Amino acid sequence: MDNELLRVNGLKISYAVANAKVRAVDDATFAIPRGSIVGLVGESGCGKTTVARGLTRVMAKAARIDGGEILFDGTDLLALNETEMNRLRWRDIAFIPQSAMNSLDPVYRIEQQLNEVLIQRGGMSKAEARRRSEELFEMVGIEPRRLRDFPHQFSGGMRQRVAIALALALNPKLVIADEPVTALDVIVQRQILDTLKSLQEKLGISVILVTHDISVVAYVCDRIVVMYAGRVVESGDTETVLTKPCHPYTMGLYNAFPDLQSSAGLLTPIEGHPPDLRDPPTGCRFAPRCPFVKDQCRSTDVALVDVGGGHASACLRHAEANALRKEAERSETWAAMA
Ligand SMILES: Nc1ncnc2c1ncn2[C@@H]1O[C@H](COP(=O)(O)OP(=O)(O)OP(=O)(O)O)[C@@H](O)[C@H]1O
Repeated sequence: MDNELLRVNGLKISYAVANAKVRAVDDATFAIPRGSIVGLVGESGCGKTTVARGLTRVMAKAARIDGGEILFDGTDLLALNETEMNRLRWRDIAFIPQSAMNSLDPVYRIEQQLNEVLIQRGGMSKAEARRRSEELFEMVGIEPRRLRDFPHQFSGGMRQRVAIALALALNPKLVIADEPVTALDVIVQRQILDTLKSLQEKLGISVILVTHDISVVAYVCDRIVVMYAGRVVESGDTETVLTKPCHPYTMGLYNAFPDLQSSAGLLTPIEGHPPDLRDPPTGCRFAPRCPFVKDQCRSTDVALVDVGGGHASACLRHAEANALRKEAERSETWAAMA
């Protein structure tokens, strides 16, 4: 569709580990509309980073894309050779890795790191790169005189701003930010998210925000894609998904995180752990932790289905979602699974 910048269809990514295969991403399907900020959310180990890196095709050595499509602006990225793919990185798709420290080299001044992208990849002259660097620093709210500083001279929040400036250097259409605010305190988190959101709107770009924290998605994202054990279990516009979740995992996740904007209420954890992806359970992968599980859930592979208005869920009981949601609001419902 025209208003989609990115469409991921049936993406499968695995890691080869000693004598086994970890299917970290299994049949993931979702879309990123143009000019939107989309949260990719789920517990640690559910495959978010693997998807995010898969989109750029910069992956760990042991990782392999086993199937699916990644349609970016109409082009299937999986059909491109490495040279073609490399041309797209930074210019069209920019990736901000998990810790801003990882994207910044501690031994080089920030100016040099920006120059590397602007001059070597962007073909700018030194003077043009200087002007663009100053402009980028102003955009992310840092005084341009600090361009000559080293990464360690910045606070965690400022380093994250530098990482955003670096990602925006060549005007990409899509920025993928992996846990951009995780290590920061709540006030700084909000400031960084506000900056990211206002730049996304001003520049009209799309952002994929990878996070384990559903309150970060609630605060800043237009749409949400919820992953569990390598699969997309729910997706849709943020307000609909968070006020009317159809998948019990989303219901549980929402109970488990404090609101970014108010002081923490009573939090209810989801008992248990995600499954071992070397040997995932048959049927719905959330079934072992789900308070609403039926026998059928353990044996039926549940597909993601549209439940209306672009809201999709992979729960056999989605038609009963209203009643399940009421149950899910009670902490006793989840405590019974302990
Ligand atoms: N380099 C690797 N080699 C083998 N397995 C890996 C590798 N990286 C990740 N995995 C496995 O793939 C699965 C998905 O991991 P991934 O890092 O994508 O999840 P995540 O949701 O991003 O979690 P986190 O927020 O902790 O990074 C996990 O089971 C993880 O152990």
